[in-house]
Amino acid sequence: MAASLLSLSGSINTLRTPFPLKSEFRKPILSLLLRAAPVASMAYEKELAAAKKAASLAARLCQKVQRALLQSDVQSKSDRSPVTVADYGSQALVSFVLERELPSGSFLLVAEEDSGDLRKDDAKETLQRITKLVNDTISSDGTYTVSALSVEDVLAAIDSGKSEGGPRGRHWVLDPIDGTKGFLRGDQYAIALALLDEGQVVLGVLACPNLSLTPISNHSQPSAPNQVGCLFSAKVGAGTDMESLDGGSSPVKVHVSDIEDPAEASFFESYEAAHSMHDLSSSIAKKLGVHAPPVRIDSQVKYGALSRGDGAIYLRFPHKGYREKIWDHAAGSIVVTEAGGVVTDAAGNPLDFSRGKFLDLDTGIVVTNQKLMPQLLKAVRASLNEDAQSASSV
Ligand SMILES: Nc1ncnc2c1ncn2[C@@H]1O[C@H](COP(=O)(O)O)[C@@H](OP(=O)(O)O)[C@H]1O
Ligand SMILES: [Mg+2]
Ligand SMILES: [Mg+2]
Ligand SMILES: [Mg+2]
Repeated sequence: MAASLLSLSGSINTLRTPFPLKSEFRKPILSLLLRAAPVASMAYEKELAAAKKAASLAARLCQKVQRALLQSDVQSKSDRSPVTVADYGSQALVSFVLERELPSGSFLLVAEEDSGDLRKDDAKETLQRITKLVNDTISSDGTYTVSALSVEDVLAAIDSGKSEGGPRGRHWVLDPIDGTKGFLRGDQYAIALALLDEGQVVLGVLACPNLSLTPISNHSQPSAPNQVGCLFSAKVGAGTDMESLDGGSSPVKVHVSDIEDPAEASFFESYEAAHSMHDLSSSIAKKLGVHAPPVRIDSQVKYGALSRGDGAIYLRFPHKGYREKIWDHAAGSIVVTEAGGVVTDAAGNPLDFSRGKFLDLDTGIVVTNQKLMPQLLKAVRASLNEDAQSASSV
């Protein structure tokens, strides 16, 4: 009940309600609702365990494909086929695991991929490769005693992801590989899975196979191979955990950076300049007084890294006309908010995941801790105004 009324993280001033609340009533009403938090924190436990298992297995499949891609001297890195295989394989596996772990109730999934292209005649070989990968990964896990999935089973599993989302009921939200470009380069990518309940994100999992367990301060910093692979998980009202993806470490609670002085902050942005305007981020960072150069990373790994305080700010300003999808932010946003951070659009509004596949945003996405957010939003507004003025004077 409480979980569906509001996101139980952060301070009372930043809590979101689906109804307008006059400021004088805000504190007493939200305090009452927060007393229901223990109930909320017991909810979704089974779902979270299933999501962690699904994302971990999918990560195993993706790692295998990425290793083969990087070792192969035949396949050029610009060949998109390995990505396709890993994307579909990951989506099929996540849907397979969720349906088996949570057999009761209807299963709705909003996911990035669909099986349209795979059903074409020229995709037969690719489909067989995907089916083999999925079956190999299921049998390597050893917990499911099922006969091998057929190509039809795999197509059906991929197509479970045909829900459109929205404000009613429960919908899983999946990006089977977020950061496709990073995946191809051998860099960062994530398997991002979240659950929406009545339009609110109530849990999220980020499997980050190439992220080191130790903090990153710079994208290019190498880390020892045995320290790589993180799993972030967050549940409404219960905080954010991080553990190693191979299960070799126990979960630890993580928290966003508590930096208050922007001069000490560092900021994340997309590696790909086509995904976010780097010039605009630089101008915002300069206005804020940030000294450190941007840390450019692919995918929702940025949210994961921010949730454990590796950097203090994430700025995302897509070029005009781009519409953000919910699977690119649902898991990442709860991982950050449950770790004490704040995620808003450029106007300071919380992200609304209840409107279907797309996020309706004012201009961009900004993420930071609660102390830095007011200054950050001021700098964002100033830079956007300057940008608009210089565009109109051309
Ligand atoms: N022109 C664009 N502007 C903003 N985001 C874009 C984009 N083109 C693709 N993306 C999204 O950016 C995601 C990667 O985010 P990041 O820039 O943080 O690495 C992609 O996810 P996929 O890789 O799952 O397709 C894709 O959805
Ligand atoms: Mg994505
Ligand atoms: Mg993707
Ligand atoms: Mg994509």
